[in-house]
Amino acid sequence: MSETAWSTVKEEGTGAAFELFFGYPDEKAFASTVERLVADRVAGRIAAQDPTLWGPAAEEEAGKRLSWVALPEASRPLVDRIAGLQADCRDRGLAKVVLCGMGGSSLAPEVICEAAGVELDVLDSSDPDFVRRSLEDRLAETVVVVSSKSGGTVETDSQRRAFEKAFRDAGIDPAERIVVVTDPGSPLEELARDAGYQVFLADPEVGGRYSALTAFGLVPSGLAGADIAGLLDQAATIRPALEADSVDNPGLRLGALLGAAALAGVDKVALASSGASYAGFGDWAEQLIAESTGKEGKGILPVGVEALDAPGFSPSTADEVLATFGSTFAFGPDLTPASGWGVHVDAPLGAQLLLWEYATAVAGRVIGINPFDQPDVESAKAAAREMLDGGGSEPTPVFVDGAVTVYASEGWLPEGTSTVADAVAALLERLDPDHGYLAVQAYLDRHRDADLAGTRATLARRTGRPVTFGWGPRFLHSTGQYHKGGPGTGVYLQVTGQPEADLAVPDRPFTFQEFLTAQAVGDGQVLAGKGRPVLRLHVSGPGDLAGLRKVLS
Ligand SMILES: O=P(O)(O)OC[C@H]1O[C@H](O)[C@H](O)[C@@H](O)[C@@H]1O
Repeated sequence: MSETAWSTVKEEGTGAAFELFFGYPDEKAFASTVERLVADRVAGRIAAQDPTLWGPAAEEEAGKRLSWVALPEASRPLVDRIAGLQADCRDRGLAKVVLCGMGGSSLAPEVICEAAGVELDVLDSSDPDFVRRSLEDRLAETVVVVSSKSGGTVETDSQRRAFEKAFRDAGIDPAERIVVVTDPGSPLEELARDAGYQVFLADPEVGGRYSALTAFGLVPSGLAGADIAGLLDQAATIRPALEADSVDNPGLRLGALLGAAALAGVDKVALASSGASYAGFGDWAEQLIAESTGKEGKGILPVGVEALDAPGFSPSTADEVLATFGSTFAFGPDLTPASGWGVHVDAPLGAQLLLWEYATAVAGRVIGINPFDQPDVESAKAAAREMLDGGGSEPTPVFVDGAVTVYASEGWLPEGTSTVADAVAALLERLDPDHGYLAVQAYLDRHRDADLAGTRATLARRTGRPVTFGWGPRFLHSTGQYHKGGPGTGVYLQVTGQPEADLAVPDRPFTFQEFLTAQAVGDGQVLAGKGRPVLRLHVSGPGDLAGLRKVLS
């Protein structure tokens, strides 16, 4: 256990007061990283959108990915337009807002609405039961935001098709109910214009995971009733501090801490709320950190945990930075990072969003990667497409144990294994005791099957290693990049199932369940192709999950 020394930076006053605490075992490594960043004028250069900060190979991409720095002001004109649309929806009795979108197109509005205490139905799934429930709940009073930067994400396209059909079947004109957020010139923009949908175009020079303060974050949140002008104010208030080439710059210090820790082998960051009104912030930060840093065999693995006393946080492992966000500084004798590295950020949500974006860009420079691309996400999409086109080979199960059919990648499951319990034990055996992590990936209905997420904590306690839990296909657009592009230290436990009823994707040659299964199999194949151990447990029906939960505890 390393001793932790703490330092703080804080700014009081109106608006976005913030206070950060930085903990490190080795003051020199941290301080010299901060000083070098100040000497290189990194903060001012990010603010000036200098694309050369991440090396020549990243320059082209960075050249069209830095407009997020100016969003607290640049997004102002959206506020009135969104307020107008919200008033119009209210007048028409449209009280329910559904958001169809994945990754950067849904994680920010989800946390913004959580913080504001307003309802937003985030449909970020291809699970047929999940989709159907969203379609069937208060359709008569529903407005749907379809968000996709590229305009080509298959989940979002399928969800849009399902809603268009549901509206038509109910005698409702989809043009009165669908609002589209996309980049200029995307195929979705063209489709939306032809269909007569209201369109919000976002700034194409902002990548998906940095787009919280663009139309992607603001349109669904504002429509649902969140105070988006206030959110922009919070971000605007912290902006000068983030742009200052100073050792007290909170974004520079946070990025330096994450980067210096990773270079010292502490390459995971466990994230927990500590008195935050936006506990789901970890899910947003997870995509930002994992997709930005997890590539070329490097990266920082975000590990979202349930609470400060959750296994993996208390106690923690020697390769984790402990990060808390919210109003309460909770570190002390009862909560100390085993690695010696910790950070606490107390700031309003709008300030948190911009702060972590800066910090992630800074950490990218420290660890030497391009924080703006996601080179390994496409491979899983291609494998899923191949499966759906009939070109991919159907996997053969290794064995069946009761309600569970078991599949495994080659080369690690001992011959003769015949029970789920033994297969899980064999997978956990493969965990490297110093750097390994387990990723549980559940391709199920994250509302109906929410209890399964409890296996994260039980498996973390059982293994004493960092364990992440992700819902498929949601995590594919978030931590999926890190799993495939980051260090090869993970083992993967996929859970798939049978839906209560499948659902056709209108005018496509596949159903939602076929698509969901292709996504799980495709991603598993890509991971296996990289030599990572993958175990897939396919459960016959939702009712059989309870049994599986026991085996996983
Ligand atoms: O907004 P879209 O173009 O539909 O993209 C949604 C998501 O797709 C991919 O998975 C990317 O890796 C993510 O960064 C992105 O947020």
